[in-house]
Amino acid sequence: MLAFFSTLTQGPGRRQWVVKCHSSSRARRTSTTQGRRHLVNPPQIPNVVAEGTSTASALPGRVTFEQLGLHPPVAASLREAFPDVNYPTEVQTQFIPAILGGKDVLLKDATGSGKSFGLVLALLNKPRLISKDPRQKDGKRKHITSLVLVPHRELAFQLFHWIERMVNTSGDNAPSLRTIAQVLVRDGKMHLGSGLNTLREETPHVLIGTPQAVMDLHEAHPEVLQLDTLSCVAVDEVDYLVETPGRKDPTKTFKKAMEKARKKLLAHPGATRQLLDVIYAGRKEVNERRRDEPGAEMMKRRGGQPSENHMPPSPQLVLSSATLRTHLRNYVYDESGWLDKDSVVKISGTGVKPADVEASNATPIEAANASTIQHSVLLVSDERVRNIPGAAVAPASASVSSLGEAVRSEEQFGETAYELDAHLIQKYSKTPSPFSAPMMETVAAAFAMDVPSIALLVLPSSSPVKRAVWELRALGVNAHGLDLQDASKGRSYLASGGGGTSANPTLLVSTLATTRGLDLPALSHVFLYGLPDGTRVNSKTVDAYLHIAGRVGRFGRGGKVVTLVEDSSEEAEFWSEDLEETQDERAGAGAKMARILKTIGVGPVQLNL
Ligand SMILES: Nc1ncnc2c1ncn2[C@@H]1O[C@H](COP(=O)(O)OP(=O)(O)OP(=O)(O)O)[C@@H](O)[C@H]1O
Repeated sequence: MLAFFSTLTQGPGRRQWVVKCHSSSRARRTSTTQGRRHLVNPPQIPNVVAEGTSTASALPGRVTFEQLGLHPPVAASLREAFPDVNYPTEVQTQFIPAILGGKDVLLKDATGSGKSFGLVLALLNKPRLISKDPRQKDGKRKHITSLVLVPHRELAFQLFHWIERMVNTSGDNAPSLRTIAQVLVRDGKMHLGSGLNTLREETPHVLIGTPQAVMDLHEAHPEVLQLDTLSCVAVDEVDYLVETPGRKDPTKTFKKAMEKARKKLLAHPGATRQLLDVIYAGRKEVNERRRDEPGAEMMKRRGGQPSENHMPPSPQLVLSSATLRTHLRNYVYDESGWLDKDSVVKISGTGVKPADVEASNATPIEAANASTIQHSVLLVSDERVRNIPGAAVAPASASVSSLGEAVRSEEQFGETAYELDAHLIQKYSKTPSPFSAPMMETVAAAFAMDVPSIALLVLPSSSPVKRAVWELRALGVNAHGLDLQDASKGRSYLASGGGGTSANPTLLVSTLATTRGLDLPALSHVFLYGLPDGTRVNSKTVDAYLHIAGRVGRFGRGGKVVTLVEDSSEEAEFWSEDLEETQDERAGAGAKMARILKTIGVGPVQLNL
């Protein structure tokens, strides 16, 4: 197992990191194969003077980031770049030390509890691995310390921009961002784009990528990635990236179907699974041997270990999501072979606490709105739009119009950032729309009447976003496709807390496939076009809804989630039936949405149009 002990001392004159390395079994292993390798300072995250910015001692009894093991320069940069982040959330106090201690971590907590943010902080803080390499100009070769796998490019850029903000706080002394973090995603369907060239020129401390892009690179240029020298692999939104069939339950009648689904998944593993199988091939072998070995469990209980079956040194593995279903946990723990079971820590948080919100600089409005998310379902037909039967009258306090006023709007959200090609417009005007006109009109109307500043429209996974933007603009909506790549302008500005203006509210458009994990603090509304992920209500659908709803109400803020579904002729008939009937093919989408809300324990609230 990886074991680093690093000591931080104050360098003369100015704050700097000095990391003393006492032992590393991984370093010992690599020393025999690839020249002597040693650990050096974590990358030069800026030296920010913390005086006046730190509130670390303001609230007695609260653990500080430094106490969790963050180096003071990193903590200082954090405070400078994110003045609202003063103290770790409860779940961060648990998982940051576990990650810094080199443990394998299975992490689950509510959306918006700071999992991805805390992960980034922990990874920035890890010591960097450098080996001797006479082929390099300075005789040293830096290695990628941590690989972070995320489901889509927008999330990759969101994590990257968080790091960028911290690096930028050091002004002229800023280290090269490329040595600290890089993004590797596919450009269109085919290419790795400029990411590959940048990666060849400079090795980052943290590489954030989508699984397919990383797999492509590993297959084409394994020497650039060097998977065998990683210290940590983190998979964010793991339940989205590692598909597992539901539980095998012999008492269930659909056992055969489950078994078939299982075999299919195992026969066609996604890119994440393939990558983890490559990286953890050694562990898989040992885990398999241990499983087969008679009496292995008893040996373990007695504190011994079968002589042949020592776990080989491998990077630590961190798996995280707001929704980790039992079948995924069982698969990862018992079947995948990726984990070092002797070192794994399971952390299950309980969401953002009022104390967390209090310790951040939430405005009074945000604090008052804490955790109040309103869920509405609109049934849309050619003739009318109505709220789902049984929806409660919205309480007067449920308005989130005040939330928009709390949003900083230092910069206008530019029109020019997302222009549509003339030839696309020509094409759209000649081809039938894949969207229902009444549904789009309802989105436009609800947006106009209820959104103070910024909302997100989530379309089904394979929907053409540009087409939706074009149609919405024709309805007078200031619509833009979500694109977090460009840090300085456009939509990514929203990710850093900037907002549209109440004079010209913005509707961002994304799909189910590009929404997981996104953090857009200024959002007040999410509109969901159609049922989330499929036509049946099951754990996947419910989880998909939870993740979409989780784009608002983050860190104690309020928000509204409005699902639009087509009104079906049978809808009324089904309302009088038991909700269990929603699994019936004839059940309307409204009844299915009611079931999803019931499953997550919330009641629908009317949205007045
Ligand atoms: N300790 C903290 N104090 C105040 N704000 C924080 C803290 N940690 C994270 N945040 C803020 O909370 C928001 C949510 O963070 P993050 O995206 O990491 O949540 P998450 O748990 O990964 O959510 P999801 O499950 O939806 O991906 C971000 O805006 C982040 O800046």
